[in-house]
Amino acid sequence: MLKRFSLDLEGELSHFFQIIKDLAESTRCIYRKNPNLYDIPRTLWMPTHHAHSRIPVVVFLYPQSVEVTQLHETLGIESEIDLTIRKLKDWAAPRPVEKNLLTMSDTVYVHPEPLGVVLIIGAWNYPWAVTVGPLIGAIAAGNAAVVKPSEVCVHTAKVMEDLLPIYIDKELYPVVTGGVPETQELLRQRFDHIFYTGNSMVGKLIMEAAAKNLTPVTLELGGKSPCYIDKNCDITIACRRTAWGKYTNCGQTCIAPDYILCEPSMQDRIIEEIKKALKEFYTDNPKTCADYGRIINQRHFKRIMNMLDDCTIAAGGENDEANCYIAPTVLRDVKPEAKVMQEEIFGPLLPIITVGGVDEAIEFINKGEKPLALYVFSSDNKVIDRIRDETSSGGFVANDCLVHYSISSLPFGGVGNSGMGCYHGKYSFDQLSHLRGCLIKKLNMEGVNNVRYPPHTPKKLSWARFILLKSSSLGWIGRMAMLAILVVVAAVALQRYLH
Ligand SMILES: NC(=O)c1ccc[n+]([C@@H]2O[C@H](COP(=O)([O-])OP(=O)(O)OC[C@H]3O[C@@H](n4cnc5c(N)ncnc54)[C@H](O)[C@@H]3O)[C@@H](O)[C@H]2O)c1
Ligand SMILES: CC(C)=CCC/C(C)=C/CC/C(C)=C/C=O
Repeated sequence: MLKRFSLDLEGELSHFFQIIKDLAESTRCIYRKNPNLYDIPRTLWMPTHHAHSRIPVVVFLYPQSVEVTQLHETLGIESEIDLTIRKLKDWAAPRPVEKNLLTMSDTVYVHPEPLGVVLIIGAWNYPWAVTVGPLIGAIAAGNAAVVKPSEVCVHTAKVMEDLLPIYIDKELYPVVTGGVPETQELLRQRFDHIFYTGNSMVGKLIMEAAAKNLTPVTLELGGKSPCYIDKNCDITIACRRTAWGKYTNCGQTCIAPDYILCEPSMQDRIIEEIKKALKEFYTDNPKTCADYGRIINQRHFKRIMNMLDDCTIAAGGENDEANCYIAPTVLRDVKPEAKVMQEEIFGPLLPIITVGGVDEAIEFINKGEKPLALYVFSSDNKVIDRIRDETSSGGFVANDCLVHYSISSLPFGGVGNSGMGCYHGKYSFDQLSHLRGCLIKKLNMEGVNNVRYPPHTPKKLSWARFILLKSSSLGWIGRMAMLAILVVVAAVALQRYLH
């Protein structure tokens, strides 16, 4: 607590930077030696020793290539750390604010201060991004933090537990591993903030536990993110971008487009274009393609396969339970009542639902919970603006998918059922700080205060009304002139009072 003033936070963040660089380097080394590692279940991590370094590094063996892992996960963390180190002094500095006439000669500012101890509960799908991502903000804001990686990515959790203490202060940033009972035990403790990433159902339990101590929460949840493809757009490009957004990490991405909405006449064309993109990205056999992933475990494999029961497969559908493999799959003419439309898919199934046009698409979207992301492909700005203005979602992207995640100057977070609070860049710093409003007065100019002291009179009230309500429209010069008048009035009042 209050570490910002006593420790070298930039140094702490630089150590952190080193972990991420070592992780990236170790994937490169290992993958070069074992180019077929993609068939090892995702997120198998093993601590080892880098041959050319005294720093213990880890081998992380994804079922997909090193390039995919770095592009989708570690690059984003590197850029967040780099930005935070560069901007921390500015973010942590007092922020002067506008004053009113009564406080014209005072010092008024926002002073960000640490909250205390933050509990960070991560999810498994991008285990480093959603766990150390918030930790970067927690450290920068001067907090201590307890880090609880997801037990579902069992190997990553182990590596995090082994590695983090080597690089950063283990007293201030301990890692606690374990499953639901351990998380529940943590939730019985009192924290100053809880930062949770995961599904909305557990999000409610987190909020309930936090409420007992009035602990504020950030909930980074999920949901069904719609993707409307308008008839007025380049369908080839729209489908390539949508296919990338959907099948990256096998659809196990919080902001993946969950389903497509389009007019009936476009459905066949969209299916053909997505098939073309899939062939280009993952070859004719995605199962042997190093850039296509696997489902995290068999429980999720079964959950996803179950959704196919009442659907028509237009592409893909091949699967292999033993290897947690589900091919990139497109579903046609999906009914809103179908199983696949009842919950977030979080897997490589892409349902197409036909609607009469943009009005019906908006109506459909608004019937559901507010999603984490909303995508629209159109060459018509009016369509883009209408969908943005007549719906609500955590983030909104026109003519692409996922990329808003990579812009640190945008707040990343949900709304309604997809979460509360936001992070990335300065938003992480602010989210995990208390923005303390400060007013520093001097003990002179007491006469100015007469308008607020008893005995209250109509004249004093009309002065107060003018000072507090009207003076803001005077502009800087006007306000300075008013201040001068007030000082004179106050001096006269004070003279009268003293004699
Ligand atoms: N908004 C985002 O940034 C973001 C990022 C990643 C994932 N997600 C969402 O997360 C979901 C997938 O993650 P998940 O929920 O399967 O992850 P998960 O199963 O790893 O659970 C997340 C965390 O919650 C804890 N947990 C689970 N059950 C609990 C309980 N009953 N009580 C207390 N703690 C409990 C786990 O220990 C874990 O650390 C999807 O909905 C996805 O959209 C959101
Ligand atoms: C490579 C670019 C431009 C963006 C990365 C997009 C991506 C894969 C985002 C995933 C973000 C994330 C941690 C989602 C959580 O589920």
